[in-house]
Amino acid sequence: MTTTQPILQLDHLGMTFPGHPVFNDLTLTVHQGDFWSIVGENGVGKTTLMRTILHQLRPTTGTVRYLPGVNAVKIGYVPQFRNIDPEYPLTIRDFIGLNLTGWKLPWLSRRERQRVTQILHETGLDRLATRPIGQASGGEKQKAYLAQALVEQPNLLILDESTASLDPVTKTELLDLVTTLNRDLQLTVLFVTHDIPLARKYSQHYLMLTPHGTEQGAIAELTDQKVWRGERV
Ligand SMILES: Nc1ncnc2c1ncn2[C@@H]1O[C@H](COP(=O)(O)OP(=O)(O)OP(=O)(O)O)[C@@H](O)[C@H]1O
Repeated sequence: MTTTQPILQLDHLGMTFPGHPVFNDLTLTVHQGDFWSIVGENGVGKTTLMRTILHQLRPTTGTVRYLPGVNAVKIGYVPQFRNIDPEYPLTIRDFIGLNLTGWKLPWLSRRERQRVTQILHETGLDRLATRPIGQASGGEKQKAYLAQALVEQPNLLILDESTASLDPVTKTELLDLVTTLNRDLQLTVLFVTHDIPLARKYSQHYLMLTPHGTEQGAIAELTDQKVWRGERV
């Protein structure tokens, strides 16, 4: 049973793009320290939902509320894999530091530099700190995005299929780190994924989007049969 306070409340949320309903009447309460997996077939609306939660999109109906107040919730967002121009001039260290300076480099305080060093270490990027980010591999870039999201010490982390391009060992390392932060610092996690075994291994709750509605519950209730039905009907 969850005993922590709610930090995110979706009430009767609906989103329709012109002529194209995506989700409807979605009500969800996320408590501090929860680890949710958001699952469902391609194009069902998972990223749209995350963008609505981030206030990048306005819902057609319903509300997104942060409790007890928007200022109390700091969100880290790790997007789906995005390539970076090989000529992009920043090193991995500088790229991670961007989130501390409001994207004005290179003026990091000593404390901020220490924080970047710490997160480089935690995400296993120490050795690559001075490599231009444009020359990093896909998985290394993805780790750098995670490090960038974590450097500000968010209390809500949104992972939008951010582990999809990683090899199994790196995937496990990064999700183990997120799990440690979830357990020790009550980091709340929304993990958008197509990887059901990974969802089962790491999260406590699931939200499944289907073309016909949404379903939520304890992760143990997310049976293969349910996934199959959700993705095929
Ligand atoms: N700005 C937009 N305008 C119109 N339609 C959009 C817009 N953004 C997304 N869509 C459509 O909304 C639907 C949901 O897209 P979304 O990216 O949220 O799906 P998803 O579940 O994240 O998919 P995937 O698993 O493939 O990443 C898709 O049909 C998409 O084409």
